[in-house]
Amino acid sequence: MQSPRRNAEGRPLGTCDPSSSGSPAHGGGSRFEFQSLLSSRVPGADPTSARLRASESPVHRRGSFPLAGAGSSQALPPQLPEEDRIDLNPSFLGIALRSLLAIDLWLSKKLGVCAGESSSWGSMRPLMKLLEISGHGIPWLLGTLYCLSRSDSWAGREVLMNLLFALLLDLLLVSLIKGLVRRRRPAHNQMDMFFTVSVDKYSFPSGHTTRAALVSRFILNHLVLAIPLRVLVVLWAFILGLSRVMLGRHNVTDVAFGFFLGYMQYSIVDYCWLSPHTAPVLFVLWNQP
Ligand SMILES: CC(C)=CCC/C(C)=C/COP(=O)(O)O
Repeated sequence: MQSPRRNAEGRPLGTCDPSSSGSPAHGGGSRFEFQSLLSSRVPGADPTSARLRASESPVHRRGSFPLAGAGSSQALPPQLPEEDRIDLNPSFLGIALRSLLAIDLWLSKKLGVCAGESSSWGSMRPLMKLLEISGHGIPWLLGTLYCLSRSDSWAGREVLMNLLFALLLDLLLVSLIKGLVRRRRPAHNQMDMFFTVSVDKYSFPSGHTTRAALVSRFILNHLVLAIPLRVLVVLWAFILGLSRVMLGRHNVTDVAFGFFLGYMQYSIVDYCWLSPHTAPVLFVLWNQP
């Protein structure tokens, strides 16, 4: 293992002087880089005044980007290499993401009006849970398998085979992303969902929403439906997504990304469309007595 890099006083970078105000866990060791950025970019700025400005900034006051050592008498170490300074610059993107996250949490809490029986729209909870079942993976998988077993036309079988592929792809991708991102469900959620697997303790992205977007796009492209029914399919997907936030199961961004992912998943399914020509083995196997 590499030994940690040290500052001019021999203290490892990323640790704090006890007199400083930043926490190493929050990047307390970044102060020198930030200060040298200020002093090198603001004309006429000296390190002391740069330190003062940093400690006065609203970012620092909120504590979301602590700049340890502000106001301490600690001597500045020699300038660090360029790449280190760029890494620790409080970027516009970082601040924008933090703000988006704060808005997301605030809005999701506001919209979580069916999160419990005692919530403001608590009486709507049973209806929302019914919608939840309409977008659950189990009924969709079982329903597709049942229809496949009953289908007696090649065209019908082809469409159903692809729907099955789409549902499985969706489960795989959502589990993978949930496992990677590991975002906790909102604190106000009651974990009383019908049949969940281990990754379903995570909320990003909403699996019900990806399925709703995927299935509705699939249906609109492969079933001949009257206009009112087509509108109903789109409404179902939209309300199902909204109901995830109202039930307190998800944050708004989980659902927004869910719509995007489900929409894109359909494009993948369409691109890899299974047919007796492209996947003859599958179709022959399915038709074995
Ligand atoms: C195990 C199977 C076949 C489906 C799980 C369905 C499920 C519980 C998904 C979680 O959805 P949200 O991410 O929208 O809460």
